[in-house]
Amino acid sequence: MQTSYNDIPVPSDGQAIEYANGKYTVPDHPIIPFIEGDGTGRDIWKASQRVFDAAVEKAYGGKRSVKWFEVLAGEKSYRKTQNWLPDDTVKATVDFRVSIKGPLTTPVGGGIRSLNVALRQLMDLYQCVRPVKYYSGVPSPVKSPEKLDVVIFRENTEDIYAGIEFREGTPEAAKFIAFVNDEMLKGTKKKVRLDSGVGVKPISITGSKRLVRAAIQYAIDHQRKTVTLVHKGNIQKFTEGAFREWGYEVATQEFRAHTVTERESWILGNLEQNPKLTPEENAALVEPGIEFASKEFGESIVQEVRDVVASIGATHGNGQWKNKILVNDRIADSIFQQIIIRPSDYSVLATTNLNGDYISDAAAAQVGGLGIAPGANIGDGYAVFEATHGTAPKYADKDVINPGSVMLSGVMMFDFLGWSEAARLIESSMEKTIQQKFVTYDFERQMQGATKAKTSEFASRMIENMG
Ligand SMILES: NC(=O)C1=CN([C@@H]2O[C@H](COP(=O)(O)OP(=O)(O)OC[C@H]3O[C@@H](n4cnc5c(N)ncnc54)[C@H](OP(=O)(O)O)[C@@H]3O)[C@@H](O)[C@H]2O)C=CC1
Ligand SMILES: O=C(O)CCC(=O)C(=O)O
Ligand SMILES: [Mg+2]
Repeated sequence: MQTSYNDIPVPSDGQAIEYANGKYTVPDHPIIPFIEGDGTGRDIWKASQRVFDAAVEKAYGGKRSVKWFEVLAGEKSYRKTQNWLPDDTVKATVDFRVSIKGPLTTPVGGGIRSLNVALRQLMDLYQCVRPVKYYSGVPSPVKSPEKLDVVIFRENTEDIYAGIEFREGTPEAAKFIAFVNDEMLKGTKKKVRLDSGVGVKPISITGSKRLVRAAIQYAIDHQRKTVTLVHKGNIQKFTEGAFREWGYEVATQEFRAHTVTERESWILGNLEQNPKLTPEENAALVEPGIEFASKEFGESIVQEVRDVVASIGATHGNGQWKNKILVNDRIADSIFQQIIIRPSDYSVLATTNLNGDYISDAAAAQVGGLGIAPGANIGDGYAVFEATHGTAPKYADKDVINPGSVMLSGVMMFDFLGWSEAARLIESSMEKTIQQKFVTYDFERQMQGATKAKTSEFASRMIENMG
């Protein structure tokens, strides 16, 4: 362990969090690195840190405290070190294991690639975990926002975020396109236009399975009823479709005692309704229109029915499947309308990286917006907590932005550390402040009779509301 990182000395009065055999050991005065973030990150971090310290002090009366340790990334880092993401910053987040960050800017088109994505990949933080639930008093564009309570598990290291892209007009793009057209697509009518930019979308067994494994384990640990695999597998069969297949493999091979797939539930449910149903009749109920399909397809469905009854009839039949976690899947476009129209049907969503990015912002909107959308990037032995939103640059340094998302990311962090008393204090004081209609501009513009609070004022009222 170094004594300083980026020439900033490590706090001498704290200790590092340790990790061994799948367990974290958290000292009473842990050193927690933080990245302030670009744009609105500065205002948000100042407000959040005050609230975190007040909650910890209130909960533990000095017995516990966080020793915050600033590490540099983004614009602040570039100004000081001419480096957007110094090695020391990555080293510190690795050495101290648990950290929290504000948003960092990524230019569209040219310029640097995402520092946020880089950190996730460098530390192999393969789960992006984003809980979306309603806090009472928050204004929402839907009628019953409280019906949505989902935790999004987004794969966080691959997909189009791998950054394997070639700009149109470059020799690399020309070489890539020539290889695809002349070798891979030889003899077909498909061709990539020569004036294309091109990218690669890797989706691996490793990346997909470990993400789905984490999502199902979360559902087991938190008594959640469903895990939905979200994908665009009808169009991208060998990437998104494969994610779905591998997800079901994890559910049925690694968590057999805990899970039932949607199709298995239909087969077992049909049999319970009519115990005399033949496998052929059951197959026709599971796959409507089967009589018009090929003979081989029909036989494969009948075989599926037989296999399900033979393999899990005893353990999951006679209604036992109703007590298992239902693993189903939805196509990505469909899930956007499903969470609005049937929010209570969904509980845990496991998804590829890009779908997860989209659905995170959309789901957040349903319970009040990006001002209240927390998250965590989690790997084996490492965690970096961060909000779903970005730097919202037009509000930078105006002391107006909603700090709720970083504060709730802090709630996730304190729960992760086992400091649940501090976590509950932050959550309840935020809810109380919102119920008092003392809110930042984003909520105020959607509420009747609310007072518009500055970022710093919102934090101060939260601290007062801790009692
Ligand atoms: N993890 C990260 O660090 C992330 C970084 N980014 C980066 O952030 C930069 C800006 O991205 P942009 O597309 O503008 O997306 P942002 O998420 O930064 O902002 C989009 C809009 O969302 C609303 N919003 C965002 N944060 C808050 C908040 N805390 N409180 C209230 N409302 C909020 C604002 O809406 P309104 O104008 O209606 O008030 C804002 O204009 C880009 O460089 C992007 O790459 C983006 C996402 C994640
Ligand atoms: O890294 C970025 O700039 C954007 C990332 C993002 O939108 C996200 O992780 O949700
Ligand atoms: Mg995003």
